[in-house]
Amino acid sequence: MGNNISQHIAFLGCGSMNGAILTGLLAAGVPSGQVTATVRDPEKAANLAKRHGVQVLSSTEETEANRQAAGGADVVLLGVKPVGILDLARQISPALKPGTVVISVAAAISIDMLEAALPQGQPVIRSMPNTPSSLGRGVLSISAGTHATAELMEQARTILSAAGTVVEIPEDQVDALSAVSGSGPAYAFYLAEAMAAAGVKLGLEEDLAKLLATQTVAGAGYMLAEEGADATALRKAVTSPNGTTERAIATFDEQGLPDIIAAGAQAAAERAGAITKELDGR
Ligand SMILES: NC(=O)C1=CN([C@@H]2O[C@H](COP(=O)(O)OP(=O)(O)OC[C@H]3O[C@@H](n4cnc5c(N)ncnc54)[C@H](OP(=O)(O)O)[C@@H]3O)[C@@H](O)[C@H]2O)C=CC1
Ligand SMILES: O=C(O)[C@@H]1CCC=N1
Repeated sequence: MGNNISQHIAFLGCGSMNGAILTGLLAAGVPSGQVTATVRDPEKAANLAKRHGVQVLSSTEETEANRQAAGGADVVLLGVKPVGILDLARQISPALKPGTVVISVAAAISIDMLEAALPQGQPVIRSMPNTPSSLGRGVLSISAGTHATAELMEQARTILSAAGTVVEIPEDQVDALSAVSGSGPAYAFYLAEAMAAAGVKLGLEEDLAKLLATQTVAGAGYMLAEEGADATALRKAVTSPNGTTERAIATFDEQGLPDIIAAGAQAAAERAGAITKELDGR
């Protein structure tokens, strides 16, 4: 699949998120020669290069590495923390080819903010991915900037599809999507942590409790990943009438767990809005 991708892709900033997309793309068959990455720390650059067999440049504001990688790319994925994204966009601006598509995966950085930091007319796409992209199991949104034509959106869809399911959404839905799928893997891991702690409370050894919780959440995830899977139907298949699971779910409902999850997601979306306000105009 990745062999259909002919563009040269630069990953500027290659930590948890861009690193996951890079891993997913390489696993899908994108040739390593078509990929360049940058990080700041030279040791991390060397380790990433060794692990993935791709060119990884160590970059600081004083070096040319980000500009060099961006200038040689057809598609640039900006993957530094939100606070550094606009400086990075400005840093690479002189080196970008006019047709190069700049995709930002940063939370809270709007298309307007990106376009203002980049050369006039540069195609921009805002994406909100998640870390299961490393396994080709991500969910990655795309939202078009002013100069991202339908053809360029299709190109982005093809590339990002190598890392998972791509959904196109209007930009005003990104914070909500991020609160579900962007942050969502952390919620699932948090559930696994809480289940392990519950097992310990019930008297299990910690290592065993962790194993049970981890494998159970992973196994349930695999079931959900099957074609046509439905979370409600799968839950009901575990829940015998008047049995043990029914008692657990009733307790979750009585104690307001769905509301707690909704409140957490709302807090995530609101935090994205607050970060946008903090960083806009910088
Ligand atoms: N983590 C996630 O699950 C998700 C994250 N995102 C977004 O992804 C972005 C990155 O987050 P995340 O991956 O978690 O962060 P990380 O800290 O894991 O990664 C950031 C990376 O950027 C590098 N970096 C920082 N400044 C520069 C620079 N000037 N030039 C080159 N590389 C640089 C860092 O290198 P070094 O380590 O050497 O300093 C590091 O590799 C954020 O904007 C976030 O909103 C979006 C969706 C999900
Ligand atoms: O926590 C964050 O800000 C990023 C965005 C979505 C997931 N991680």
